[in-house]
Amino acid sequence: MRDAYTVEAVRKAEDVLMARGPEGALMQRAAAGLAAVCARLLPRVYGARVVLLVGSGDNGGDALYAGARLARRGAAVLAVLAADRVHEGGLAALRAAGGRVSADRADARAAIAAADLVVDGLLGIGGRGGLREPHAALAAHAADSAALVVAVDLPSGVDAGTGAVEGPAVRADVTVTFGGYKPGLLIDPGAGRAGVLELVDIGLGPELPPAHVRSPQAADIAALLPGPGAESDKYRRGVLAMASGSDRYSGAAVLSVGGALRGGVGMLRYAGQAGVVAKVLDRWPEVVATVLEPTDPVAGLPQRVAAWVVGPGRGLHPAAVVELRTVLGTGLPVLLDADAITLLAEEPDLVRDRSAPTLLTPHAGELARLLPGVDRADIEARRLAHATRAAAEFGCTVLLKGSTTIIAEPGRPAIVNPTGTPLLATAGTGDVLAGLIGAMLASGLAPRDAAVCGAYLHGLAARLACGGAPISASDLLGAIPAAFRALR
Ligand SMILES: NC(=O)C1=CN([C@@H]2O[C@H](COP(=O)(O)OP(=O)(O)OC[C@H]3O[C@@H](n4cnc5c(N)ncnc54)[C@H](O)[C@@H]3O)[C@@H](O)[C@H]2O)[C@@H](O)CC1
Ligand SMILES: Nc1ncnc2c1ncn2[C@@H]1O[C@H](COP(=O)(O)OP(=O)(O)O)[C@@H](O)[C@H]1O
Ligand SMILES: [K+]
Repeated sequence: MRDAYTVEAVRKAEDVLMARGPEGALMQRAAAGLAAVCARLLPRVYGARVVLLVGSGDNGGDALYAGARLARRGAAVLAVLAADRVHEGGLAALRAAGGRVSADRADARAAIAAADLVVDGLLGIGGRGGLREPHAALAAHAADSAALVVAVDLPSGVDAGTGAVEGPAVRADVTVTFGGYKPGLLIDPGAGRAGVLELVDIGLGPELPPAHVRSPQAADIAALLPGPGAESDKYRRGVLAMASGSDRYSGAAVLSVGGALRGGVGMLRYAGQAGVVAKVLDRWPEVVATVLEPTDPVAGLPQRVAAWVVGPGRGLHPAAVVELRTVLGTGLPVLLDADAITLLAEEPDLVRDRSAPTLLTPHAGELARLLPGVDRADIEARRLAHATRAAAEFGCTVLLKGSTTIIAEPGRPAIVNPTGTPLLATAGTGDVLAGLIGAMLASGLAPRDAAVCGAYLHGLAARLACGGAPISASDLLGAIPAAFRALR
């Protein structure tokens, strides 16, 4: 797991350690770790051209002390000062090691253009809002340069707590972060600015509270995933019921059913209109299907199942409303996606009053329907806050899709999925996800774990499907087995 902490938690832990140890010790640990990563990234430290972008706070101090270490190993280090006052000890250390200092704009621009490495020490966890001048101009020069950009603690201009980017911000190739990850390094748009993450241990661990946000790695998923054992049979592996697709949107049924089958469901019981049942059986003959009567849409719904998936391509007609109420009236785990979420916005108490496990999987537009007064752009800019709020308001698990999928549940740290990729931004991939998570729910995983495993495999499958080339939702289905294999 990658564990991320709020800025307040990091500062509190730092205060405890600083009160205990010699002055400046933490910054020295941070600077030593930062310099070591920089040295590793450079083909040769001796003679390398290094430019430090130095802001007024301790983030600039880290950069200066690290720069001094590189200068002592023979790098040509120039500190570009973005403020009148910068960390005095760091500045003295850099000068003593033979580093140069400049506050001249033209000088800075030329040096950044010619640099091998730019170290972004403009702002760390003390940054607020987008970069002001001259910080913004320096960030723009770094973006224009061919130099490798290493951010100190986090890319300047990214909000450490949320990943929000309100204006200009540094785009780093590598971010060297201290003591613990920050949520803004794991959540877009901030995550997209951070590049590869390197964590430097400065001894905060014992003083940190439980994580605010967690990001699972391959081993965490492998440990959670259910697998068939010698005792398994199709019922014990989990029977999933699906109410997805319609005669109009039959593809949603075919894709969501496919996601569940590839996800390892023991048996899949599908119910729908006659035309869509025929298409599902044509593609997936292993499905046990029921044709629902238009006059009584709930009479034929599957019984004796372990979990339900409702919604993808199902429609918003009155029969879909009756069906949704019926499924939510059971005591079974239920995943609601797409049209079911739109319907839920009209009758939110269907979930609020429910005590059985419930998982909502909205994209930003669907979540906006559930949270009156919030629009899609707000949600995309502050994904963590909105997913967390929705989970609290509905008293259930919420998986917010899109760039950085977030899984929130009341009283638990939020989870961010690390495998997502914009390759997934194509029609039908959400249907596959609903099925994949449904299979995990039917196997007995709790909604949060089911969502975490499903989202991880989904992103991994997208990356593996066509070797990074564009994919269709059908390609994604085909790559799910490879994603499972990659975790073994
Ligand atoms: N506290 C500690 O013990 C440690 C702190 N460390 C470093 O210290 C950093 C935090 O240092 P600080 O609290 O001094 O804060 P920062 O260095 O992050 O920056 C705060 C300064 O930037 C200015 N500023 C804020 N937003 C701005 C914006 N949008 N545009 C331009 N200027 C802006 C503020 O006026 C303030 O002076 C961490 O990120 C980390 O790099 C590390 O050395 C490890 C130990
Ligand atoms: N920019 C993006 N980066 C990463 N993943 C994305 C991006 N855009 C969409 N996705 C993912 O693609 C899937 C799309 O789901 P959804 O919006 O429900 O589409 P559909 O209804 O067409 O299936 C989700 O898993 C979502 O997280
Ligand atoms: K920084």
